[in-house]
Amino acid sequence: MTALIELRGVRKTFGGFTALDDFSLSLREDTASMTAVAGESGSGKTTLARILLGFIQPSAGQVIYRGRDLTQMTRSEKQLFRREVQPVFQDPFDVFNPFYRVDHVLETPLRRYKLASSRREEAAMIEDALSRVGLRAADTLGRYPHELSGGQRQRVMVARAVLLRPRIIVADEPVSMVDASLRATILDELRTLNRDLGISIIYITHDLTTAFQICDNILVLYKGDVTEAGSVENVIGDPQHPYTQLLVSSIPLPDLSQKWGALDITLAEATDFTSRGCNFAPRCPKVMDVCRTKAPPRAMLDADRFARCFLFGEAPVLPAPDIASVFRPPDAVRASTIETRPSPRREQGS
Ligand SMILES: Nc1ncnc2c1ncn2[C@@H]1O[C@H](COP(=O)(O)OP(=O)(O)OP(=O)(O)O)[C@@H](O)[C@H]1O
Repeated sequence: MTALIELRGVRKTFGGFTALDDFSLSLREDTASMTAVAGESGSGKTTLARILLGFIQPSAGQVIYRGRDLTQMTRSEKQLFRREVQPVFQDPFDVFNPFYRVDHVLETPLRRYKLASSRREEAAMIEDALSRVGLRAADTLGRYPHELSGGQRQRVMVARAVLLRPRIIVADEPVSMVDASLRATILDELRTLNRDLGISIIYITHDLTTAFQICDNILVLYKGDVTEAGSVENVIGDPQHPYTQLLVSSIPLPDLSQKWGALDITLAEATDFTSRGCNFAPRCPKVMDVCRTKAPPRAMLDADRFARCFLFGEAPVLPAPDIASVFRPPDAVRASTIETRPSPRREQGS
């Protein structure tokens, strides 16, 4: 397997604080995947996104793109990386210059990377990118950012990313500022881009329901450490790590006849914890003495999932550091969209 991007043993510290630790992940060159990164606030999701995008450098470990370490790249290699790995941020308003029409945000990258040979081709490319995210050029171009809705602005940002023909989009909470009615549509468009244009998507979110609906695989972060990873069916549909169980039990249920929090996770009292032990030990309802003193193993619960926990002492340990070694290849058969995929809480029958 050739990796398109690879994080090897990445750690990021801010002062004495570790935001991401011992993190290894690869995305394949030959398959466009959709991977969710979930976890509560402060778990390290955005730190991971910024490292993937090359915005910040890891304190230890390497980021390798197309076989080249980011820190060793030539100018042209770096330019290719910048074009092929595109961000979509939470609040698109921050990215727009209020004094320019939205055309500017679409034309500038095309010109910077010399992707169009004429103004006519440039216009056609912009029109195509806008239509891929459900916008009509006639309704969008010529307007100022404040004249668009939040959902339209976010779609323009996705169109901008698409224009550059990226291989990877790192979408950090891309719909959290968008009206609920539009969220599903925008996420479905991301999934379509993944399928039709072969773009791998890293979807960073607090929201396990949408992660379940659009992604193939997921990794769950807690205090900078991956607690559980694997296919969304396993990790969200049948969570095994006490932290993932807590997250899944917190998904609000649309059906009022079902009880919220049916998994009955009672948090242990917070206590001091040693950095050598499990990060979740102070909150874990199933904490054991060993959890406070030793780092838990990455226990392989089945072929496509591991949980970093002492509860599964009998299970074999993940043989390689690469988290993606438990990821299920994106399945072309799973052609369902957000509207047709079920809710995760319903699937696990709670
Ligand atoms: N530049 C920085 N300086 C100091 N600490 C930082 C910096 N960036 C992030 N952190 C800390 O690292 C931890 C992880 O932050 P990060 O933004 O990655 O979390 P997150 O999971 O994305 O949270 P949220 O969902 O709230 O955005 C937090 O405790 C945060 O305070």
